[in-house]
Amino acid sequence: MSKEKIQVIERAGLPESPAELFGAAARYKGERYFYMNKDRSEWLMGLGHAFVIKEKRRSPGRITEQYQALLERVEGPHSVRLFGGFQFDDGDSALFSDFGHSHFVWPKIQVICRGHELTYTYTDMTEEEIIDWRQSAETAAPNITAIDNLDEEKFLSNVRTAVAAMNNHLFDKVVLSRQKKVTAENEIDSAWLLQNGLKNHENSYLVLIEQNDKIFVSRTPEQLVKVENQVLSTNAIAGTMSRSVVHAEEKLLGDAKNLGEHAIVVRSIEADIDDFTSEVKMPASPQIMVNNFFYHLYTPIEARISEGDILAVSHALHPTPALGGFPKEKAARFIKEVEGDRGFYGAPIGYITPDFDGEFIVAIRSMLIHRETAVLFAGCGVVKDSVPESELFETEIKFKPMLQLLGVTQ
Ligand SMILES: C=C(O[C@@H]1C=C(C(=O)O)C=C[C@H]1O)C(=O)O
Repeated sequence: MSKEKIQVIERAGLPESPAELFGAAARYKGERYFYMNKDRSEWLMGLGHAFVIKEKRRSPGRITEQYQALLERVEGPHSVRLFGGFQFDDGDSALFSDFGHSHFVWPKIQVICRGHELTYTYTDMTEEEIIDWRQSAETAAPNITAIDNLDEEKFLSNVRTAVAAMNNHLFDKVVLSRQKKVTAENEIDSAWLLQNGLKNHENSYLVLIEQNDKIFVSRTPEQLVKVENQVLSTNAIAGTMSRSVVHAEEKLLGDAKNLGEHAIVVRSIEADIDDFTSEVKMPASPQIMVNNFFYHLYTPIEARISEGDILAVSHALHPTPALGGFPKEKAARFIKEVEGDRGFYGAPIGYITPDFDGEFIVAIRSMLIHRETAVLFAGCGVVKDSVPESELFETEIKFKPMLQLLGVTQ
């Protein structure tokens, strides 16, 4: 990387609708991202690529080195974050070939909104470019013509194979997934998706990344980890019941299979953060997290971070047994064998501040869009007493957040 200084200009702005702002940045199409937290108290937008830091493998060490080199070139204090993620595994998923396995962006224009306070940051832009980047843009809803299950039978047979392996004590839990393909008549427009997503108050993050003509979207309720002012927060989310079940909350809180799946995740997270933290606090038993379509078992975890930074901790945690399984390596091997590579599905995606604080989410309830088609991902935890048809039903509901985002009402 060259050693030339980078000029950064920060200005306060007036409150604006993020979907309109995103749409008005049509000239940066293919180079935009959006990230909003669960309670909507903060959102982050990137428009245009000033620098892309991309590696062929998952490598937090290489990202740290290159990010530090970039930060040394910036004059004066600033609030530009590095945004991106690491693919789920080191395999080459064809769907995600436009993205690096470590894939991070430093934007030309960053917009951060906290409460009602908006800050615009421009990197290496002239005053004329700063005044002139907006244009009016049309958005249109996708006209969906087909929804196809790509691998229902394969999923059922993978669950059966996993259950047999667990009955032979090969591992304790594995998370298996399947895909749906949605086809539209017209190109699926990310500005429209954002507009539609913001209309609907889901207790989840909303994340969207464009890269060339691909768009990755996630509406996940699951935080992998956040580090801010020496406080680390994370959570276990595992154990699911459809809201259509009568007395679902009560049943879920008393269901041995779901409680067992959940306990595996909590224990694994505790062990993974142990080297980095002290004063770990969490409730003794799981709570209920409410989403639009389901209830989840949920354990919030907080600790003081005494070693490492956001990149080191997220690397140690990923994949938690909420997305991989337990023991981690055995489950990962099984997933690779029966499913192949996941790309950004279930992957850590988020931001790193110039102080190496940050937040990563677990990119579930997600899809990869290429022009008129979207491939949707959904998975669920499988343990030795799993019933394949029930797991199929659970994944069917987990497609709903993405179907809803695409405007499908069923
Ligand atoms: C794997 C997914 O969800 C994960 C699995 C869950 C479960 O098995 O109960 C619950 C939440 C997530 O941790 C997904 O939505 O694709």
